[in-house]
Amino acid sequence: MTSRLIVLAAGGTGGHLFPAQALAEALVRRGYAIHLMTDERVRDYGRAFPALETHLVPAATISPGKPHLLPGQLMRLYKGYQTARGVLERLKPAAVAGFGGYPSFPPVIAASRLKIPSLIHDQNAVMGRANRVLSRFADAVASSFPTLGRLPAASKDKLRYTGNPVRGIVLEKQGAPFHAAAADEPFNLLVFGGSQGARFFAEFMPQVVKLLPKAVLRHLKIVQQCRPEDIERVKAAYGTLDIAFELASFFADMPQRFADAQLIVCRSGASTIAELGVIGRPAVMVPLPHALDNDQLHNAEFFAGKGGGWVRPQAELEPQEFAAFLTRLRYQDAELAGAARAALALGMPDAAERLADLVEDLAARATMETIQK
Ligand SMILES: CC(=O)N[C@H]1[C@@H](OP(=O)(O)OP(=O)(O)OC[C@H]2O[C@@H](n3ccc(=O)[nH]c3=O)[C@H](O)[C@@H]2O)O[C@H](CO)[C@@H](O)[C@@H]1O
Repeated sequence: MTSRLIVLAAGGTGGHLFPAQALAEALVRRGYAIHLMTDERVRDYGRAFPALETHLVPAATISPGKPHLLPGQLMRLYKGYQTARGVLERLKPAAVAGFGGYPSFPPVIAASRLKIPSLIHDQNAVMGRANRVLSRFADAVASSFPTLGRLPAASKDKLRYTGNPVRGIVLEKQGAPFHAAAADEPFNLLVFGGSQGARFFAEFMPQVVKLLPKAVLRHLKIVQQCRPEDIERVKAAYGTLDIAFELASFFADMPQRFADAQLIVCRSGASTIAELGVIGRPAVMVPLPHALDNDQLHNAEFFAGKGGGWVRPQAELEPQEFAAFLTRLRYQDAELAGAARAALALGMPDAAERLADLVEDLAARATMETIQK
């Protein structure tokens, strides 16, 4: 009889934890108990995670440019391996699923050593460093996009396209009807970075908004996520303009904010892209620059390439030009509605179920092999 316990392992930011949470929700519905292995940031982003227990695993991000830090980082990862191995030996889960980030490293390696079936899920269009290494140890590699860049050749046969799972609160807004605002109707602009916010928007957007024509400002409502240290500054800047606005460092009801928006200006982290698709909203994406694998640029190019929005690299942005761009879009109801439709066509609302199927297949296959031995 297969154990009804699954261990999920993920780095502690929203980008890794939210897809893991979505899989956990699907597996709990199928009668499994979930244990989570992650890091301290789970306190911020893991509050709604349906885990029976959360295990903090020592881990370290390997920084290739700083070789002097390597011995300490490897020591920490080894400690993480010992912790993860101890927990897995005790729990004997049916399978382990890793979602990337270095905290998923020790549990997936330990699972492979203990011959517990494992899979890794990559959220981005190009594979992250931790997952590239782990792909050699895991039994399956699940991808969020139809193709997965930088997947090691040796792991190509393990690839399964599942999509990037989104949480239940996102599915509740799946395909929410898009209302293109006429010139005299309220226009909701949502601006946000990733799970941790983006300082760039706090600096750039107030400069843009003050250049917008009065006719646009009159009907504009901006909902903007700002890092805690930026909120007062942005509030003061918007306060001098006659516009409706709402600022917060984290909107817990983000799916509702998506549904209300006519246009979204955002980074292009993987969950952001997945949610834009499931809810179906047009976005102007400003990928996080200087990322090691440039994952956000690839995510955004895929989404924009299918008509869901526009990619605007941060280095090329200039307030006057961006204000003119937003002003033009503001009145292009048909273009915005078309982009909303194209976005929706990219959504994978059943990604969590597909991934849950894969977990169950792996677990069942391992049980069959044990019985046959
Ligand atoms: C800086 C960084 O390392 N970013 C990476 C991180 O993104 P990051 O952790 O920023 O995550 P994503 O963009 O993938 O997701 C952001 C999530 O936060 C939610 N949200 C955001 C703001 C808010 O106020 N409320 C709220 O709920 C969004 O709805 C979404 O679910 O992991 C992603 C997945 O590996 C990568 O693609 C990103 O490159």
